[in-house]
Amino acid sequence: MTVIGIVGLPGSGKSEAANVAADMGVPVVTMGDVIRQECRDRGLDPASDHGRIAQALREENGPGAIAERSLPLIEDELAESDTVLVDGIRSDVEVEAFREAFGESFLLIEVDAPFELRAERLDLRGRDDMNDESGESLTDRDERELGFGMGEAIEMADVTIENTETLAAFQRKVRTLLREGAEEIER
Ligand SMILES: Nc1ncnc2c1ncn2[C@@H]1O[C@H](COP(=O)(O)OP(=O)(O)OP(=O)(O)O)[C@@H](O)[C@H]1O
Repeated sequence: MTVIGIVGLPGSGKSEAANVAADMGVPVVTMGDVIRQECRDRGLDPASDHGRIAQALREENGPGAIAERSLPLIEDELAESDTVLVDGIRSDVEVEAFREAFGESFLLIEVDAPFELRAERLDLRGRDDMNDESGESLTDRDERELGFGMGEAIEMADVTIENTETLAAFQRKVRTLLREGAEEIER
């Protein structure tokens, strides 16, 4: 059994890493799904209330609340698959929740790219964070994520993948690591 968590600043390549996993047949649990479900349970619209409900969940049930609520989703996938990838980790408290639940079977991967590359790539996909409706710059987004504890989560990573070359090169690195990481843990 291997549970792989992904951390990294906005635009570093976390979703692309998750896509590689999915293409390899590795199920991906998205922590945002927990928040979207909670919005629906409260009769709210995930599109507009996502941020507020994420915050409410953490305030009401503690900073590890979203990680804890994603545990049953991960367990469900582990019943069918030996390896599961978790996307959406935001803080050290969440990393600790996964380490506690899965022990040595939890592998935390950091995806890293410099600010300028991340800014350029986020513009490329038409999600122009420098000029979007919220007016939030990438600097502000970085600060917001770091405020949740992303910096501490990144420091806890077991492995770092640098995403500074082509997308194909990054995808190759992720594929190799998903294979070798799983083997290393199962040894
Ligand atoms: N090596 C690369 N070369 C070119 N484009 C890339 C590369 N890696 C990622 N991208 C593109 O950069 C954008 C950001 O990547 P991705 O969505 O995976 O980041 P993320 O870490 O999930 O970001 P966020 O935190 O904003 O969700 C995407 O459009 C992705 O296709």
